[in-house]
Amino acid sequence: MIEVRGLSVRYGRTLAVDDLTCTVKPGLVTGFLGPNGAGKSTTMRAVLGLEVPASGEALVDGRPYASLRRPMRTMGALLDAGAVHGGRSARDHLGCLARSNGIDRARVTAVLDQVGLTDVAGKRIGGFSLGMKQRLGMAAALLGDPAVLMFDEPLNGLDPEGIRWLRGLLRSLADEGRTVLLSSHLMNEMALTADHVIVIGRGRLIADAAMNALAAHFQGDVLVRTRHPERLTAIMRAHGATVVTEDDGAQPAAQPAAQPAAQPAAQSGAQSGARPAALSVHGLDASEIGVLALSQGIALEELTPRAASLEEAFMRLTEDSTEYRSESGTAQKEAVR
Ligand SMILES: Nc1ncnc2c1ncn2[C@@H]1O[C@H](COP(=O)(O)OP(=O)(O)OP(=O)(O)O)[C@@H](O)[C@H]1O
Repeated sequence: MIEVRGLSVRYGRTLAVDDLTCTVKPGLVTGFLGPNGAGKSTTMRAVLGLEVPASGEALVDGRPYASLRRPMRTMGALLDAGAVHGGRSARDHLGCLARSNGIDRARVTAVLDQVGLTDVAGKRIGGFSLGMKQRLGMAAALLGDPAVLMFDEPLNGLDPEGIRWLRGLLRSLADEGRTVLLSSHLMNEMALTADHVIVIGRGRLIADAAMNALAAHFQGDVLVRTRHPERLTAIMRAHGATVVTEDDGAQPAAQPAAQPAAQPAAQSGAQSGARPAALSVHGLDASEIGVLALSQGIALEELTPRAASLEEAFMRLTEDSTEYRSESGTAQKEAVR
């Protein structure tokens, strides 16, 4: 388990982590999300004792990382895949780590196999791609067979096969009861990988929730297709819905005042020959829309609940806390707090 309690980390005038409290539990893959500069890497560095907090603390299995007697056996971490000696082979690199941490050399062979680097174990790391270096970093983190694992942006540099492989590895590690924390910018990938998410912005906690709960909280809309968009829009709005016409080539829905709700279809602008109009509806669920349409004798040609993607949920959660945002096509850094 990783516990972060009231953690604040300051770089000069920049408060990189601001009174952050969260717990990363065993048996789950936990995604650590946040826009650029949110403080994810700084938090991870603080967990490893590489930053001195201005206040608060970060504990690994109840103790500061620096006080662990055999740290690699308690927690494995990958912060920067490039921070390796390029002149060594993968096997030598892991061998040195194993020797200096009192870890059985047999683990080197085991973790090389686990990350799929056995065939290139004798090659110089300097010739490795970023994806191969990520795998080597994973191997180093796994070397001590630790119960807690933490990876900063491990998906960077992995191809689709590598991403699928990593997803499987993280799942199996969590299923073994380990604590698994990973940061990533790839929100929709995180939706496939993580059971739980911790979202931060400007160093502060924004959300700490099960992935399912986050998706449910940010409910999507319902897509409705009908040849009677005006009447249906009017009745749905009268029941509190927000209705937007989707621009997919069909005619737009008119304002609700344009047609009395109960007019027969023949007199109410029914688009009998045209393609059905597509309406995006918030505020009513699919069954409520179906009942309303039936009560008005309106035929529906499609009624599809659409879940909000994690990407959309993330954008909505963090829209007030992005450090970098695009203005007039230029990425600008906002004033330091
Ligand atoms: N060594 C440093 N010196 C000064 N400021 C720093 C330093 N490291 C990070 N910062 C600042 O601290 C804040 C948090 O940065 P951090 O790298 O932790 O964010 P992040 O969420 O990991 O971002 P990214 O996803 O872009 O890596 C940012 O404002 C960053 O500019």
